[in-house]
Amino acid sequence: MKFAIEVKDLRKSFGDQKVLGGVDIFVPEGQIYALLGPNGAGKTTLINILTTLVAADGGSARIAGYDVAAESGKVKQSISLTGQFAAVDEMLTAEENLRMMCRLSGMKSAEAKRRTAELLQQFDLTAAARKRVKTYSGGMRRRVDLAISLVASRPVLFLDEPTTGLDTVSRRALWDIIERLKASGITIFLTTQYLEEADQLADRIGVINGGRLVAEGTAAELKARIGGEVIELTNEREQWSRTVATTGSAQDIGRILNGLAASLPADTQVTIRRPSMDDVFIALTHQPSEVSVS
Ligand SMILES: Nc1ncnc2c1ncn2[C@@H]1O[C@H](COP(=O)(O)OP(=O)(O)OP(=O)(O)O)[C@@H](O)[C@H]1O
Repeated sequence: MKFAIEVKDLRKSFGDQKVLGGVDIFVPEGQIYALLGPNGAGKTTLINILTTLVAADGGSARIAGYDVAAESGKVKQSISLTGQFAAVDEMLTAEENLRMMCRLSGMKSAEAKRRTAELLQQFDLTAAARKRVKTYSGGMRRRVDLAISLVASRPVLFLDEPTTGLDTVSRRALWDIIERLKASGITIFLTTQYLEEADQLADRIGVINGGRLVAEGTAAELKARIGGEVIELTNEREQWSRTVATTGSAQDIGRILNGLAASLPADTQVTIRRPSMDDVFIALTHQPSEVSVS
């Protein structure tokens, strides 16, 4: 199996604050990897190292086979990064922005026109192509950012929290685009605070907390890690809910419910369900409040 991203024992501190404490990640070509973690977990620092913007203190990373420290020029030619390299001029239209970026990247006029039309279509921007970017919604603006970063076709795409701050409809529209990019063969590394996003898009998910990968696997593997069914207790009158992990066996569920029965108000609702990504994240990081389930 060929890896587009290979990260080995990557370490980084800022002063005496350890931000990455030895991270290992391997992403096969053509897959989507989601790095999931709360604010301050080290996600952006990792992306910055992998995209050559920041130097690591120790360990190594290779992108498309090139070492980020020793071959940073080759790495830059192999990647797109959304948000950071994108230079959107709000006074110009999406079409003008894209045409300009195509010309700046060395395309002749006819090719720039063709590539611009292709990107406008790929990112569902054709209808608004001739409106100034400053009139766009957050979701459209994010799509322009993404389109600009993909002017030159590169094999590896980094997306740092691509849908943070977007409403549900715009988020889903961006997910469709990300899935289409994957279908075109691009390897995608994205960071997110949204469990649902990782669940929906990623082939593999790494959960990062305090600069360490606390778990890694497919969504199904991560869910399996916390065991069997979850008992969810909700009391709408008293406005609380809590979940209790079980092994999934009838004995275990029965024992837990028997133990709780005497102490619960009679109008408490009990549901037994498969664990969600949310349960997994809470179990792994003990930081439920910092991550949203969109
Ligand atoms: N250049 C820097 N100098 C000093 N500290 C930094 C620097 N960059 C990041 N940090 C610190 O490193 C920690 C991890 O930050 P990082 O931005 O990587 O986290 P994150 O997981 O991306 O969080 P967020 O979701 O908020 O972007 C934070 O405590 C941050 O304050």
